[in-house]
Amino acid sequence: MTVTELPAGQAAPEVGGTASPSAGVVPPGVPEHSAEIEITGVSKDYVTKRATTHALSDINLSIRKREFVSLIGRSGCGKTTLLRVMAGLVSPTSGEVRIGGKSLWKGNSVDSSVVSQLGVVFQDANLFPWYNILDNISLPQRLRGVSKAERHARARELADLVGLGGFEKSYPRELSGGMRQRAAIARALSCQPELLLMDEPFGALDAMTRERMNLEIQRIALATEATVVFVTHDISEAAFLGDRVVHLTPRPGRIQDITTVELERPRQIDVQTGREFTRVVAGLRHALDAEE
Ligand SMILES: Nc1ncnc2c1ncn2[C@@H]1O[C@H](COP(=O)(O)OP(=O)(O)OP(=O)(O)O)[C@@H](O)[C@H]1O
Repeated sequence: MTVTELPAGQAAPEVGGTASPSAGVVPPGVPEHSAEIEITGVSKDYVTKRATTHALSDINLSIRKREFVSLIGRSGCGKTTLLRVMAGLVSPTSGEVRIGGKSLWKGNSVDSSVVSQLGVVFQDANLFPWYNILDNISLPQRLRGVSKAERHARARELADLVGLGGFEKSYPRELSGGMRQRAAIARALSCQPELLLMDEPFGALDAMTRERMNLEIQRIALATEATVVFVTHDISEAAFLGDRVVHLTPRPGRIQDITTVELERPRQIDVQTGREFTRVVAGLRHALDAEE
């Protein structure tokens, strides 16, 4: 596999996406090889009457517990497909996804005990308009038969965690886009997932709200100790949030390079004017431009 050359000083790309455990930022106290997610040889073909699309080809990626991994790449490179394969929503044509040491896919069906460790957030908050925020946040627990008192207590904690304290009785139509997205994040966290999968969750928000949400999601990830995989089109967002940034290239979707972001947490917005951030963003931009 060809790997984009990155400017001098840029973290070495991990050839073929075989992410070596030592290449990323390991949070303090986490053993280097405690991999939360192991993706091995994953390919995905979408077959329709008209055509077969090779959406993913031979994806190999190892993600550690509590790591924050950003996925970037041009439109159609397979980011959403990869996230959906990890979420148990799209079955891979070949390869394996292991989460917490257990295989997610058994042929075309998923292991529900593995799926129960996951929380998923999409670009659209997808809240139920006829439920208030408390009921929306606690819906996954309701579906699992958790008592009303218990699930509402947990939903109140989560509403506070995502900055929606005081809005528990509001309905989605009464909230701003950023607030609705916070509610969607709280709902994804309601079953205490070890792994949070986010597909352009802030894509529909204005620039200032998005910046604030970036700080929020970092805070929430640190507070909940969740492992996060975050799809975005935005290079700066990917670099600000990620311990590593995985760059996919299209047709078929492959890992082109992986960049480590050597910035301590919690990161403040002003890291974006610093040397490490500028280096990472310039390297990613160069890699994306080299695709043309
Ligand atoms: N259900 C489907 N059936 C057929 N082809 C599909 C399907 N879903 C995605 N594809 C194709 O697979 C490829 C990867 O799509 P995917 O949505 O994963 O890319 P992406 O990187 O997330 O794109 P974007 O950034 O535009 O959201 C594209 O060529 C797309 O047309």
